[in-house]
Formats: sequence, C-alpha cells, structure tokens
Amino acid sequence: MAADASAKLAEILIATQLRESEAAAFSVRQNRFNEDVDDQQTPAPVTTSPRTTKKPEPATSALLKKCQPCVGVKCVPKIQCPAHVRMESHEKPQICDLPAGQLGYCCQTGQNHTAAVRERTVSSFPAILSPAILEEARRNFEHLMHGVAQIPVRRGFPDFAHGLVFHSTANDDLQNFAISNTAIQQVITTQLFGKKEQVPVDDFITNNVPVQFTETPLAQHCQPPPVCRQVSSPYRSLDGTCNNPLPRRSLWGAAGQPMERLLPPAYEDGIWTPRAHSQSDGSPLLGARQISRTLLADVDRPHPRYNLLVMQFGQVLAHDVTQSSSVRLEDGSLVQCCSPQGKAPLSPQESHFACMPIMVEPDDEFFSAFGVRCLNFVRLSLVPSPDCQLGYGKQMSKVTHFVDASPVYGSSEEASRGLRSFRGGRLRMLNDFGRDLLPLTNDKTACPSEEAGKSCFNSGDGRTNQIISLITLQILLAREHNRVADSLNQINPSASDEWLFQEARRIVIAEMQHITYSEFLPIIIGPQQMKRFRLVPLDKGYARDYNIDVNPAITNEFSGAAYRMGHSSVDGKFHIRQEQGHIDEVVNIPDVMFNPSRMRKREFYDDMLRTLYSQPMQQVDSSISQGLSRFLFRGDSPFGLDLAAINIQRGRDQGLRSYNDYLELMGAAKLHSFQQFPSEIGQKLASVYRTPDDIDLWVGGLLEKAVDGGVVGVTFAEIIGDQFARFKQGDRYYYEYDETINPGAFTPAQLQELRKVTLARLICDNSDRLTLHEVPLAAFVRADHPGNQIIGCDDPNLPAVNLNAWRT
Ligand code: HEM
Ligand SMILES: [Ca+2]
Repeated sequence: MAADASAKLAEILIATQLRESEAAAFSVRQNRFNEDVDDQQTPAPVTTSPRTTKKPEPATSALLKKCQPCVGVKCVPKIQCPAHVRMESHEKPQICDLPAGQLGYCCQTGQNHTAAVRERTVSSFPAILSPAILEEARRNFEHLMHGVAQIPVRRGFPDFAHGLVFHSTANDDLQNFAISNTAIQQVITTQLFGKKEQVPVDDFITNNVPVQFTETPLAQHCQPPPVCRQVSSPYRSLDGTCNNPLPRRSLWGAAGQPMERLLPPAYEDGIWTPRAHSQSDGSPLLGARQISRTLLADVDRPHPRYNLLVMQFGQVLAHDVTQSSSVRLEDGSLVQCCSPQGKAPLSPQESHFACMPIMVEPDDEFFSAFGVRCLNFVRLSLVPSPDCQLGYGKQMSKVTHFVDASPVYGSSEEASRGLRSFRGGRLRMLNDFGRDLLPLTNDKTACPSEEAGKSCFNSGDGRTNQIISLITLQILLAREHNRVADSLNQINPSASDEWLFQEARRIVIAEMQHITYSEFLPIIIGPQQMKRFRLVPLDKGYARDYNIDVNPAITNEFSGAAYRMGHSSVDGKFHIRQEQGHIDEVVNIPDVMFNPSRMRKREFYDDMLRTLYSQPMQQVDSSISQGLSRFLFRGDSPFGLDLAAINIQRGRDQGLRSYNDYLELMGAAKLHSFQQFPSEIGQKLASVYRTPDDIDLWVGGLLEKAVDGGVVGVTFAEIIGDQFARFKQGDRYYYEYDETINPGAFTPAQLQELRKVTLARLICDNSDRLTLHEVPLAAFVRADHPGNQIIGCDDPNLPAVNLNAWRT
C-alpha cells in the first residue's frame, strides 16, 4: 500500500514538472533571462494535457555522439572543475558525458576548486614574518579595536534583530569573538606584509604566499585537526568533526570551519578589502540600496505550482547548513555604523573597521520619508587560516555544514545537552496546555519583548524566532524526534536514554536528507541538474557516491548568493486559513518576526501548517517583497531594513566575484552588453552598473529564467547542485551509504522504510490534529494544483516509516 503511495507521489511530482518542461521545449525564446513582467500576473497553468509517468529523453541526447570515457579521473559538471578557468586554452580538460545527456569535464582536480592551483614560480618572499611586521600589525589591530565609537545597538530596533540572526549560545559567541580577532589580526598582518613586500594580488587570492604564522602569537588558533578516537562511531558527532576518516581532514564540514570558494575572492587587495569599484573604469560601484530599489521591486507573482512550504522548508535547510557571524565590539555587543536614526554614516574616525554601511539616496521613495540616509551593515567575522599561512580573509560558518538536522540538535555537544530531557531519548518541550511547543529560551535578548507569552523559543539554532512559520517547522521537527523516540521506546522497552536519543536523531537526520533530496531539491534545481550532479536518491539498494576527497564545506557563493534565492520566494503576507479554507486573518510578515506570541493560540500551529501548504510561494525572480526590502525586522519602528540591499552588500563583503565570472565558470559565454538582456531589464541594469562585469551574483542569478522543472535559473542551479553534491559525496554518514562507507549504516530493511518518508507524513504525524486532518500528498505542491491530491492523515495510502525495523 505504502509503496503504491510513494509511486503515486513520484508520479505527481514528475507529471507536474513534465508539463512545464515540455512547454519549455516548445518555447521559441531561448533567452537565459526572464522578461520583465512587472505588471503581469502569471497565467494559470494549463490543466488539460495528459498525465504521463514516463520521463522523456532530453531532446538532445539522441543526437549527441558519445564522448570518450575519462581515464583515471572523474567526469564532473563544469562548475566542479574550475581549474580550467586558469588553464591555457590547449590545456582544457577532455569533454565527457554526464547523466541526463549533458556534457562535463574529465577533471584532474575533482572538487578542489580554488585549492587546485597549478604550481607556480613563487616570487622571492622572506619565508618568515619579521618581528617588526608582527609588532606593527598588532599595533594597527589594537588601534582599530579601540579607536572606535562604542555606540550600542538598542534592543527593539531593526539592527538589533539583524544581529540576532548571527546569534548562537552565549558561550559560542564569546569563543567566536576570540577566534575572529585572531583571524582579523592575521589578515591585517597579511595586508602589511603584502604592502611591504609588494606581493601581487593574484598570489594572495590563489593562496600562493607560503609564509607561515607558526611560532608567532598569531598561531594560537592554528591548532592541528583533532585526533578522532571514534572514527567508526555509528553516530555522527554533534559538531560535525570526524566525518572524513583521514586525520588531516577531521574538521571538514565541522561547525566553526571556514566557508569554501568556487572561485578566488574578488577582494580588491586580494586579502579582505571588499569589492567596491567598477571593472570598467575603477569608479565606485553604485550602492546596494540603489540597486535594490531599481531592480528588485515588489510584484505579486504567486507560483503556479508550489506553496510556501518550499520557502519555509528551504529556510530550515539554509539554517541547517550555514550560519555566518558578524564582527562584534569587544564586549560582544553589536557594531553600529550609522548615527542615531540612520541620519548619516559615522565619520571615518568614529567608525568601526568592520563597518560597511549601506547608503540611502535622498530621493529614496521609501526611506527618505523618515530622513534615513544610512542602513547599518557590519562585515562578517573571519576564521584563521586552516594552514596557518598568510592569506585572504575566510568567513566562518558556525553550524555543521552537513545536512544533519543541526537546527534540531544544535551544532555542539554542549548545545545538544541543553536541549535534551535525558528521559526516553526525548528533547525537552514546553507543554502548553497539552500541546508540545519548543521550550522557552533563557536568553533575555532573544526577542524584543520579555512579556509573558511573548518570550522566545529555544532550539538547536539561534535564528528560530526570526519568523513564526520557521518556528512552526522547528516545532514539527522536534516533535518528530520525540515521536520517533517514543515509538522506539515502545518497541525496545529496555533501551537506554542515550540509545533512544541517538537512534531517533539518526532517523530524523535520514528523514531530513530524504525529503531534501527526493522532494525538495528537484523542485529547486529541476530534474536534469539532479541527474547531472548524481543527486537522485535510489529506489532500492545502497548508493556508492561517497568521495573521500570531497570537502562538504559550504561555499561562499552558495550562502552569500545562490541559496538566498529563497528570499524571493517569500510572500509579504500570510493568509491564515482555517479548516474550512476561508481566510481568518492576514498577517504581515514583519509583525511575526521575533514575535512568537501567536504560537500560544491553541489552533495557530495547525492553521499555520495549513497556510503553508495552501498559499502559493512567490516565484523566484527579481521581485522581493517589501516585507523584506522595506520592513525587515521593523518591530515597533515605522521602517525596517532592506534584505535585498543587505544581500548585495553581503556578496561584496564576502568577496564574491561578479555574475559574469560565474557564467564563465559554468562554461557559458560572458555577457558583454546590457543589450543581451530583455530591453527593460537591460536598461535598468545599465542605470545601476557600468558594465555587465559589475553585476552582483545574487542580482544576476535572480534575473535568469527558471531551468526546466525547477524554480531557479541555471547559474543558481549549478551552484546549488554543486553544494548538494558536496553534502552527499562528502558526508560519510549520508543515509543511503552502506557499512563499507558509513559506520552507522541502516540495514536494507531500515533504509527501505526511510525511503517512504514524505513531508506530508511528517506534517500529519506532528500536527495537533485540532484543525488539521489532511494534507496534499505532494506537500510542496499547491493543494489546488491539478494532479496533486488532498489525502486524509489517517489514509493508509499515506506512507509511514515502520519502526519495527529498529527492533533490537
Ligand atoms: C521570512 C523569511 C526570511 C527572512 C526574514 C530572512 C532573513 C535573513 C537575514 C536577515 C539574513 C542575514 C543577512 C545578512 O546579514 O547577510 C539571512 C541570511 C540567509 N538567508 Fe534568509 N531569510 C528568510 C528566508 C530565507 C529562505 C526561504 C532561504 C532559502 C531558501 C534563506 C536563505 C538564507 C541564506 C542561505 C542566508 C545566509 C546565511 C548565512 O550563511 O549566514 N532565507 N536571511
Ligand atoms: Ca548542519
């Protein structure tokens, strides 16, 4: 029965995707970009085409001559073989065949990306750092740290909430502060060395300056990777260490490790100075807010097929795999870069060295009404170079890079202990008149208000309270853990708390991975990229894609641009639906940011879940809701922040190269004229950028039309596809691996059970069943979409994981 329903779900997903990819095949326009359809609503989907379960062969495959197979190296999508960017033309790698009829490169460098720079003759640097440089750099650092205005960011203001999204536990914050300071000192020393020795920028961005910090005070955080005593533990570690079995790689993917890069950074000095000038004539790039207001207006374009669960699950997944952190003042408080009420940026003398405020023009159609000319923006903190060598600034991710449900369990042993009840393997919950909610947090600063009933929730992730729909899914996942732990306890009554906790965690992580790879990701990047990157889960048997050489780390391009595509899918309002489907309340999203009080209303949780699966998500395109671009974290003030501008500014802070460089990386031609865009977009682009070489990656990616069967354009699909390939190939504990790879492998029977899990099942199993009794079978597809079907939660056709396979 259950297997039939799984097949049915796959059929719905394929059938609804096929209709659009077939339509695209007949489309006359082969343009990469969306037409600017500002005033148009998306037409209703065609509903009459016959359903089919058979996937067509990609149109080109029959015409392609088979390429020679690679010898001794792997055939990978071009984006995973970027060393060719630096090769001479005659050295281009051999072309090879990928699944889905696409071409890749026989790649020497695998996925080493920027690390794989060919040996080059190194200029003659002194091999050690002179004490004089170290001392001067130390003094510069002290001056930077202490010579700044210590203006606190006040609680209740939008900037304060912005700071909260970088928050983890108080202890972690303190430790990160110390680590980041060492890293910043290293960067300052590198800058000084570069200037004194006249080191070319190229040598820094390619990590080609083999001068060590060892035996200097700046080596204090350059400890060697920890020795793993339990490489064969059946359970992955809480902090992500010891996933790769090789001793030198024990930190790969661990919390607190640096983000990777697909391409070398675009820092202007090659070290940490943000990208701020045009490639054409060196004039300053236009400000991020100007670009946001010109190009990323708010237009209501509901997605014809997908609902807000795609957006909301997408954010949970974002929080699972990445969390950066901003530079702080010495006492751990947030840095302010603007004068009170955002009237102006602070003077250079007062300004903190990590300030990069977003300037607002006097004619701004929104912020000018409040006299705002400056939006606070602080640069991301850094981690010391893992090889203890001079080099460019590397951003830290504070959570485990793997897809491992870290928002549920935390990213450290300590955090996870604080979340457990130590009874029956369960997580602690707040029993709110019979309903299990997340426990309340002790952190007094976590929400703007401390009023009873308005206090914030605690989970494995510091961003949980950011929006109420996110809290909903965090509750759902924590309940799922306890539901699984309780069932395991019933099946194995003598099992210990530890065993029950770890097994339930292992199952919930597998469920999270299965939903990600089987239901969510195909919607985002489309079926063809799923095949090219070998991301499709198997129907039976074990997968064999583990690759000990793949670093699972998050890339700057993914966290700073491509996966922020989700911001475009956000709707500015929730139309809260009651059981009968009529709208009960329209909630503006800024009103439920860091304001969880509604969750205490008895029926709200069920109603929110129904809203998420009924209400369409917004299309991923160049439209951003004003709920994010004007009122982000508004709280009680009349205006908020602009997340679109923040994303653009963040890309520059992280040293992301321009959009054109990523086109080249994928093997596509660079754009050389704004006329290559549809005319209206081209004109707008020309009004904010001097040359196509300046277009910010996040902006360029959003302008592309969606790939067949996916919601993002080709550039984001490539960056996201590469990232999820890393999470799969670089994670020894990936749920589909057997015991030759994964020391905690599932038995064949257990794995078959896990393959039945769907988001629909999770919703049913963990709703309050007060007002929610049914779900769409394909949970991410709009309930009203033809081909999808609503199914009762008790319907035996809704597949369920049978935990009897865990009887010991
Ligand atoms: C209501 C919904 C959301 C709000 C209010 C929100 C807000 C934010 C904020 C304030 C940041 C930090 C920005 C910065 O300073 O750089 C951020 C980062 C980010 N967001 Fe969202 N976001 C939302 C939904 C989403 C969704 C749906 C996705 C993806 C599907 C997403 C993906 C990301 C990613 C990848 C980052 C970077 C995280 C990091 O590495 O620190 N967000 N978001
Ligand atoms: Ca994680």
